[in-house]
Amino acid sequence: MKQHGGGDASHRIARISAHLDPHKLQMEGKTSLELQNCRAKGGSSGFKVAILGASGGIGQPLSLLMKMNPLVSVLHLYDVANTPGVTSDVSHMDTGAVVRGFLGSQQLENALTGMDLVIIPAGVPRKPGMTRDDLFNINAGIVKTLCEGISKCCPDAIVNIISNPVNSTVPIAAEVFKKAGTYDPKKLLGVTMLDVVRANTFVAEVLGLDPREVDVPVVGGHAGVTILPLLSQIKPPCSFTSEETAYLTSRIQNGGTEVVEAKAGAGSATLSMAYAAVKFADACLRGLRGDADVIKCAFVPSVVTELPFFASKVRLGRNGVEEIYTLGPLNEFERAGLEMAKKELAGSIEKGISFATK
Ligand SMILES: NC(=O)c1ccc[n+]([C@@H]2O[C@H](COP(=O)([O-])OP(=O)(O)OC[C@H]3O[C@@H](n4cnc5c(N)ncnc54)[C@H](O)[C@@H]3O)[C@@H](O)[C@H]2O)c1
Ligand SMILES: O=C(O)C[C@H](O)C(=O)O
Repeated sequence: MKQHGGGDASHRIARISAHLDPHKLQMEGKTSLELQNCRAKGGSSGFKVAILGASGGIGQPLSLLMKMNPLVSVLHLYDVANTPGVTSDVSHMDTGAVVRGFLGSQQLENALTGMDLVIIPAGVPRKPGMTRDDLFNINAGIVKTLCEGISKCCPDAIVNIISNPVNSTVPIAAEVFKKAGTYDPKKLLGVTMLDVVRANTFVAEVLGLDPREVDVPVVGGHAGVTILPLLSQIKPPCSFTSEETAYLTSRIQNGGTEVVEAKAGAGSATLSMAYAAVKFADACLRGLRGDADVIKCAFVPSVVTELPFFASKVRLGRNGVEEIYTLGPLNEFERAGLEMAKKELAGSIEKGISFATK
Protein backbone atom coordinates (compact mmCIF):
# COMPACT_ATOMS: atom_id res chain seq x y z
CA MET A 1 0.00 0.00 0.00
CA LYS A 2 1.34 3.46 -0.96
CA GLN A 3 1.68 5.76 2.02
CA HIS A 4 1.42 9.52 2.21
CA GLY A 5 4.97 10.98 2.26
CA GLY A 6 6.41 8.77 -0.51
CA GLY A 7 7.49 5.14 -0.73
CA ASP A 8 5.67 2.06 0.46
CA ALA A 9 5.40 1.22 4.13
CA SER A 10 8.22 -1.33 4.21
CA HIS A 11 10.65 1.09 2.51
CA ARG A 12 9.66 3.87 4.82
CA ILE A 13 10.21 1.77 7.92
CA ALA A 14 13.57 0.57 6.56
CA ARG A 15 14.56 4.17 5.99
CA ILE A 16 13.67 5.21 9.53
CA SER A 17 15.68 2.40 11.11
CA ALA A 18 18.63 2.92 8.74
CA HIS A 19 18.68 6.53 9.73
CA LEU A 20 19.59 5.46 13.24
CA ASP A 21 22.26 3.07 11.99
CA PRO A 22 24.46 4.32 9.14
CA HIS A 23 25.89 0.77 8.75
CA LYS A 24 22.53 -0.37 7.40
CA LEU A 25 22.52 2.29 4.70
CA GLN A 26 26.09 1.51 3.75
CA MET A 27 25.19 -2.16 3.49
CA GLU A 28 22.37 -1.19 1.14
CA GLY A 29 25.00 0.43 -1.09
CA LYS A 30 23.97 4.04 -0.40
CA THR A 31 26.58 6.78 -0.85
CA SER A 32 27.40 9.18 1.95
CA LEU A 33 25.54 11.94 0.09
CA GLU A 34 22.41 9.81 0.02
CA LEU A 35 23.04 9.16 3.68
CA GLN A 36 23.05 12.92 4.27
CA ASN A 37 19.86 13.39 2.31
CA CYS A 38 18.00 10.50 3.89
CA ARG A 39 16.15 12.59 6.45
CA ALA A 40 13.09 11.71 8.41
CA LYS A 41 10.13 13.86 7.49
CA GLY A 42 9.40 16.57 9.97
CA GLY A 43 13.04 17.74 10.29
CA SER A 44 12.92 21.52 10.67
CA SER A 45 15.05 23.91 8.65
CA GLY A 46 18.12 24.94 10.57
CA PHE A 47 21.76 24.14 11.13
CA LYS A 48 23.64 20.84 11.03
CA VAL A 49 25.62 20.17 14.17
CA ALA A 50 28.03 17.35 15.03
CA ILE A 51 29.12 16.41 18.55
CA LEU A 52 32.41 14.47 18.67
CA GLY A 53 32.64 12.58 21.96
CA ALA A 54 28.84 12.42 22.20
CA SER A 55 28.70 9.38 24.52
CA GLY A 56 30.76 10.95 27.30
CA GLY A 57 29.93 12.71 30.53
CA ILE A 58 29.60 16.03 28.70
CA GLY A 59 28.59 14.52 25.36
CA GLN A 60 25.35 12.92 26.58
CA PRO A 61 23.71 15.93 28.25
CA LEU A 62 25.08 18.11 25.45
CA SER A 63 23.38 15.84 22.89
CA LEU A 64 20.15 16.08 24.87
CA LEU A 65 20.29 19.86 25.05
CA MET A 66 21.27 20.32 21.39
CA LYS A 67 18.34 18.09 20.39
CA MET A 68 16.15 20.63 22.20
CA ASN A 69 17.65 23.60 20.33
CA PRO A 70 15.20 24.87 17.69
CA LEU A 71 18.07 26.19 15.54
CA VAL A 72 19.34 22.63 14.96
CA SER A 73 17.83 20.59 12.12
CA VAL A 74 20.35 17.73 11.99
CA LEU A 75 22.35 16.43 14.94
CA HIS A 76 25.20 13.98 14.33
CA LEU A 77 26.46 12.09 17.38
CA TYR A 78 29.95 10.63 16.97
CA ASP A 79 32.06 8.70 19.46
CA VAL A 80 34.37 5.70 19.58
CA ALA A 81 31.95 3.98 21.99
CA ASN A 82 28.23 3.70 22.79
CA THR A 83 26.75 6.02 20.16
CA PRO A 84 24.00 3.59 19.06
CA GLY A 85 22.47 3.70 22.55
CA VAL A 86 22.82 7.44 23.04
CA THR A 87 21.46 8.10 19.54
CA SER A 88 18.49 5.79 19.99
CA ASP A 89 17.67 7.39 23.32
CA VAL A 90 17.99 11.05 22.22
CA SER A 91 16.23 10.41 18.90
CA HIS A 92 12.96 9.63 20.72
CA MET A 93 12.66 13.24 21.90
CA ASP A 94 9.82 14.94 19.99
CA THR A 95 11.82 17.97 18.91
CA GLY A 96 12.66 19.04 15.35
CA ALA A 97 16.28 17.94 14.99
CA VAL A 98 16.93 14.67 13.18
CA VAL A 99 19.54 12.61 15.06
CA ARG A 100 22.04 10.21 13.54
CA GLY A 101 24.70 8.16 15.30
CA PHE A 102 28.22 7.36 14.10
CA LEU A 103 30.49 4.86 15.80
CA GLY A 104 34.24 4.55 15.38
CA SER A 105 36.84 6.22 13.20
CA GLN A 106 35.58 4.61 9.98
CA GLN A 107 32.38 6.65 10.39
CA LEU A 108 34.01 9.98 11.28
CA GLU A 109 33.83 11.32 7.73
CA ASN A 110 30.11 10.57 7.42
CA ALA A 111 29.57 12.21 10.80
CA LEU A 112 31.29 15.41 9.65
CA THR A 113 30.15 15.81 6.04
CA GLY A 114 27.98 18.90 5.59
CA MET A 115 28.17 20.16 9.18
CA ASP A 116 27.81 23.87 10.03
CA LEU A 117 29.03 23.54 13.62
CA VAL A 118 31.24 20.86 15.20
CA ILE A 119 31.48 20.65 18.99
CA ILE A 120 34.36 18.60 20.44
CA PRO A 121 34.12 17.28 24.00
CA ALA A 122 36.11 14.09 23.13
CA GLY A 123 38.93 13.09 25.43
CA VAL A 124 39.80 12.11 28.97
CA PRO A 125 38.85 14.23 32.00
CA ARG A 126 40.92 15.00 35.11
CA LYS A 127 41.08 13.05 38.34
CA PRO A 128 41.94 14.66 41.70
CA GLY A 129 45.56 15.83 41.84
CA MET A 130 45.87 16.30 38.06
CA THR A 131 46.22 19.54 36.14
CA ARG A 132 44.50 20.03 32.79
CA ASP A 133 47.94 19.88 31.18
CA ASP A 134 48.29 16.30 32.49
CA LEU A 135 45.61 15.40 29.90
CA PHE A 136 47.74 16.67 27.02
CA ASN A 137 49.39 13.35 26.11
CA ILE A 138 46.05 11.66 25.39
CA ASN A 139 43.82 14.52 24.30
CA ALA A 140 46.27 16.26 21.95
CA GLY A 141 46.24 13.27 19.58
CA ILE A 142 42.45 12.90 19.79
CA VAL A 143 41.85 16.57 18.89
CA LYS A 144 44.44 16.43 16.09
CA THR A 145 42.76 13.42 14.43
CA LEU A 146 39.27 14.89 14.75
CA CYS A 147 40.42 18.21 13.28
CA GLU A 148 42.02 16.40 10.33
CA GLY A 149 38.56 14.96 9.67
CA ILE A 150 37.00 18.44 9.90
CA SER A 151 39.54 19.82 7.37
CA LYS A 152 38.60 17.09 4.96
CA CYS A 153 34.81 16.90 5.37
CA CYS A 154 33.50 20.26 6.62
CA PRO A 155 36.31 22.83 6.29
CA ASP A 156 33.84 25.73 6.55
CA ALA A 157 32.30 24.61 9.84
CA ILE A 158 32.55 26.60 13.05
CA VAL A 159 34.56 24.50 15.54
CA ASN A 160 33.95 24.65 19.31
CA ILE A 161 36.74 22.95 21.26
CA ILE A 162 35.94 21.77 24.77
CA SER A 163 38.62 19.05 25.18
CA ASN A 164 41.32 19.98 27.67
CA PRO A 165 43.83 21.46 27.93
CA VAL A 166 41.95 24.08 25.87
CA ASN A 167 44.98 26.42 26.06
CA SER A 168 46.88 23.83 23.96
CA THR A 169 44.15 21.98 22.02
CA VAL A 170 42.98 25.16 20.25
CA PRO A 171 46.54 25.89 18.96
CA ILE A 172 46.75 22.23 17.86
CA ALA A 173 43.53 22.61 15.88
CA ALA A 174 44.83 25.80 14.25
CA GLU A 175 48.01 24.04 13.12
CA VAL A 176 46.07 21.07 11.72
CA PHE A 177 43.85 23.43 9.71
CA LYS A 178 46.86 25.46 8.51
CA LYS A 179 48.60 22.30 7.34
CA ALA A 180 45.48 21.24 5.43
CA GLY A 181 45.10 24.73 3.90
CA THR A 182 41.65 25.18 5.45
CA TYR A 183 42.47 27.50 8.38
CA ASP A 184 39.96 30.25 9.03
CA PRO A 185 40.80 31.87 12.39
CA LYS A 186 37.27 33.26 12.62
CA LYS A 187 35.85 29.74 12.87
CA LEU A 188 37.99 28.26 15.62
CA LEU A 189 36.81 28.85 19.19
CA GLY A 190 37.94 27.33 22.48
CA VAL A 191 34.99 27.07 24.85
CA THR A 192 35.60 29.07 28.05
CA MET A 193 31.91 29.66 28.68
CA LEU A 194 31.93 27.56 31.86
CA ASP A 195 34.29 30.08 33.45
CA VAL A 196 31.77 32.84 32.71
CA VAL A 197 28.87 30.70 33.96
CA ARG A 198 30.74 30.01 37.21
CA ALA A 199 31.80 33.65 37.57
CA ASN A 200 28.21 34.83 37.14
CA THR A 201 27.03 32.30 39.75
CA PHE A 202 29.69 33.00 42.38
CA VAL A 203 29.47 36.79 41.98
CA ALA A 204 25.67 36.66 42.22
CA GLU A 205 26.00 34.65 45.45
CA VAL A 206 28.25 37.32 46.99
CA LEU A 207 26.08 40.21 45.82
CA GLY A 208 22.75 38.54 46.61
CA LEU A 209 21.61 38.86 42.98
CA ASP A 210 19.93 36.54 40.50
CA PRO A 211 22.85 35.02 38.48
CA ARG A 212 20.90 35.67 35.28
CA GLU A 213 21.28 39.40 35.94
CA VAL A 214 25.07 39.20 36.25
CA ASP A 215 27.62 39.26 33.42
CA VAL A 216 31.29 38.82 34.28
CA PRO A 217 33.84 38.98 31.46
CA VAL A 218 36.46 36.23 31.91
CA VAL A 219 39.57 36.57 29.74
CA GLY A 220 42.93 34.85 29.25
CA GLY A 221 42.59 31.08 28.93
CA HIS A 222 41.07 28.02 30.57
CA ALA A 223 43.38 26.72 33.32
CA GLY A 224 44.30 28.03 36.78
CA VAL A 225 45.77 31.53 36.72
CA THR A 226 45.08 31.88 32.99
CA ILE A 227 41.38 32.19 33.93
CA LEU A 228 41.14 35.92 34.60
CA PRO A 229 37.77 37.31 35.69
CA LEU A 230 37.50 41.06 35.16
CA LEU A 231 35.42 41.91 38.23
CA SER A 232 35.97 45.63 37.63
CA GLN A 233 33.90 45.31 34.44
CA ILE A 234 30.90 43.32 35.64
CA LYS A 235 27.33 44.14 34.77
CA PRO A 236 25.55 45.50 36.70
CA PRO A 237 28.47 47.70 37.80
CA CYS A 238 29.47 46.81 41.40
CA SER A 239 32.53 47.27 43.54
CA PHE A 240 34.17 44.60 45.70
CA THR A 241 36.42 44.72 48.75
CA SER A 242 39.91 43.33 48.21
CA GLU A 243 38.91 40.23 50.23
CA GLU A 244 35.87 39.67 48.01
CA THR A 245 38.01 40.12 44.89
CA ALA A 246 40.62 37.63 46.11
CA TYR A 247 37.95 35.10 47.16
CA LEU A 248 35.98 35.37 43.90
CA THR A 249 39.03 35.26 41.64
CA SER A 250 40.37 32.19 43.38
CA ARG A 251 36.99 30.41 43.36
CA ILE A 252 36.45 31.13 39.65
CA GLN A 253 40.00 29.99 38.80
CA ASN A 254 39.57 26.79 40.82
CA GLY A 255 35.95 26.01 39.92
CA GLY A 256 36.99 23.04 37.78
CA THR A 257 39.16 21.60 40.55
CA GLU A 258 36.30 22.08 43.03
CA VAL A 259 34.15 19.76 40.88
CA VAL A 260 36.99 17.28 40.20
CA GLU A 261 37.57 16.91 43.95
CA ALA A 262 33.87 16.60 44.75
CA LYS A 263 33.51 13.87 42.09
CA ALA A 264 36.46 12.09 43.77
CA GLY A 265 37.82 10.24 40.74
CA ALA A 266 34.57 10.00 38.74
CA GLY A 267 35.57 12.81 36.34
CA SER A 268 35.19 16.55 36.04
CA ALA A 269 32.34 18.98 35.34
CA THR A 270 29.89 17.46 32.88
CA LEU A 271 26.40 18.84 33.56
CA SER A 272 27.36 22.49 34.07
CA MET A 273 29.73 22.09 31.10
CA ALA A 274 26.99 20.76 28.86
CA TYR A 275 24.84 23.73 29.93
CA ALA A 276 27.70 26.13 29.16
CA ALA A 277 28.53 24.41 25.85
CA VAL A 278 24.93 24.70 24.68
CA LYS A 279 24.77 28.34 25.70
CA PHE A 280 27.90 28.92 23.63
CA ALA A 281 26.85 26.75 20.66
CA ASP A 282 23.48 28.51 20.58
CA ALA A 283 25.31 31.86 20.42
CA CYS A 284 27.41 30.57 17.50
CA LEU A 285 24.25 29.43 15.67
CA ARG A 286 22.47 32.74 16.34
CA GLY A 287 25.53 34.47 14.90
CA LEU A 288 25.43 32.20 11.82
CA ARG A 289 21.73 33.05 11.43
CA GLY A 290 22.65 36.73 11.31
CA ASP A 291 21.42 37.88 14.72
CA ALA A 292 22.94 41.18 15.85
CA ASP A 293 25.04 41.74 18.98
CA VAL A 294 25.82 38.13 19.86
CA ILE A 295 28.74 38.61 22.24
CA LYS A 296 30.44 35.89 24.31
CA CYS A 297 33.87 35.21 25.79
CA ALA A 298 35.96 32.59 23.97
CA PHE A 299 39.59 31.49 23.56
CA VAL A 300 40.38 32.44 19.97
CA PRO A 301 43.20 33.35 17.59
CA SER A 302 43.76 36.93 18.69
CA VAL A 303 45.84 40.08 18.52
CA VAL A 304 44.45 41.51 21.76
CA THR A 305 47.77 40.68 23.47
CA GLU A 306 51.16 39.67 22.08
CA LEU A 307 50.06 35.99 22.35
CA PRO A 308 48.61 34.28 19.25
CA PHE A 309 45.57 33.02 21.19
CA PHE A 310 43.67 34.68 24.00
CA ALA A 311 40.20 34.56 25.53
CA SER A 312 38.20 37.76 25.48
CA LYS A 313 34.78 38.98 24.45
CA VAL A 314 34.04 38.30 20.79
CA ARG A 315 31.12 39.18 18.54
CA LEU A 316 29.72 36.19 16.66
CA GLY A 317 28.22 36.54 13.20
CA ARG A 318 27.62 34.84 9.87
CA ASN A 319 31.35 34.14 9.47
CA GLY A 320 32.09 33.11 13.04
CA VAL A 321 34.13 35.59 15.09
CA GLU A 322 33.48 38.96 13.45
CA GLU A 323 35.01 41.21 16.11
CA ILE A 324 37.36 40.66 19.04
CA TYR A 325 37.08 43.21 21.81
CA THR A 326 40.08 44.64 23.63
CA LEU A 327 40.36 44.06 27.36
CA GLY A 328 39.26 47.54 28.41
CA PRO A 329 40.57 49.30 31.50
CA LEU A 330 42.03 46.90 34.11
CA ASN A 331 42.68 47.66 37.77
CA GLU A 332 46.02 46.92 39.43
CA PHE A 333 44.93 43.46 40.65
CA GLU A 334 43.78 42.51 37.14
CA ARG A 335 46.95 43.88 35.52
CA ALA A 336 49.05 41.65 37.80
CA GLY A 337 46.73 38.72 37.01
CA LEU A 338 47.11 39.39 33.29
CA GLU A 339 50.90 39.13 33.51
CA MET A 340 50.66 35.77 35.34
CA ALA A 341 48.06 34.52 32.87
CA LYS A 342 50.15 35.47 29.82
CA LYS A 343 53.27 33.77 31.21
CA GLU A 344 51.49 30.44 31.68
CA LEU A 345 49.49 30.74 28.47
CA ALA A 346 52.61 31.30 26.35
CA GLY A 347 53.99 27.89 27.39
CA SER A 348 50.70 26.04 26.84
CA ILE A 349 50.19 27.60 23.40
CA GLU A 350 53.75 26.78 22.39
CA LYS A 351 53.32 23.18 23.59
CA GLY A 352 50.25 22.74 21.36
CA ILE A 353 51.92 24.31 18.33
CA SER A 354 55.05 22.17 18.63
CA PHE A 355 52.99 18.99 19.05
CA ALA A 356 51.03 19.70 15.87
CA THR A 357 54.00 20.80 13.78
CA LYS A 358 56.52 18.14 14.84
N1 LIG B 1 36.37 23.51 28.23
C1 LIG B 1 35.85 23.27 29.42
O1 LIG B 1 35.41 24.19 30.11
C2 LIG B 1 35.71 21.86 29.92
C3 LIG B 1 34.85 21.57 30.99
C4 LIG B 1 34.72 20.26 31.41
C5 LIG B 1 35.45 19.25 30.79
N2 LIG B 1 36.28 19.56 29.76
C6 LIG B 1 37.04 18.52 29.05
O2 LIG B 1 36.17 17.81 28.17
C7 LIG B 1 36.70 16.52 27.92
C8 LIG B 1 35.62 15.45 28.07
O3 LIG B 1 35.17 15.37 29.38
P1 LIG B 1 34.07 14.27 29.81
O4 LIG B 1 33.82 14.47 31.25
O5 LIG B 1 32.93 14.31 28.85
O6 LIG B 1 34.90 12.93 29.58
P2 LIG B 1 34.33 11.46 29.37
O7 LIG B 1 35.46 10.51 29.54
O8 LIG B 1 33.11 11.25 30.18
O9 LIG B 1 33.86 11.46 27.85
C9 LIG B 1 34.77 11.59 26.80
C10 LIG B 1 34.19 10.91 25.58
O10 LIG B 1 35.14 11.05 24.53
C11 LIG B 1 35.13 9.84 23.80
N3 LIG B 1 36.34 9.73 23.01
C12 LIG B 1 37.57 9.34 23.38
N4 LIG B 1 38.38 9.33 22.31
C13 LIG B 1 37.65 9.72 21.25
C14 LIG B 1 37.92 9.91 19.87
N5 LIG B 1 39.13 9.68 19.36
N6 LIG B 1 36.92 10.32 19.08
C15 LIG B 1 35.69 10.56 19.58
N7 LIG B 1 35.36 10.39 20.88
C16 LIG B 1 36.34 9.97 21.69
C17 LIG B 1 34.99 8.74 24.85
O11 LIG B 1 34.58 7.53 24.28
C18 LIG B 1 33.98 9.39 25.79
O12 LIG B 1 32.66 9.03 25.42
C19 LIG B 1 37.87 16.36 28.88
O13 LIG B 1 39.07 16.61 28.21
C20 LIG B 1 37.62 17.44 29.92
O14 LIG B 1 38.79 17.85 30.56
C21 LIG B 1 36.42 20.84 29.32
O1 LIG C 1 38.49 21.17 35.55
C1 LIG C 1 38.50 20.37 34.61
O2 LIG C 1 39.38 19.54 34.45
C2 LIG C 1 37.36 20.39 33.62
C3 LIG C 1 37.04 21.75 33.10
O3 LIG C 1 38.12 22.36 32.50
C4 LIG C 1 36.41 22.65 34.12
O4 LIG C 1 36.77 23.82 34.20
O5 LIG C 1 35.49 22.19 34.84
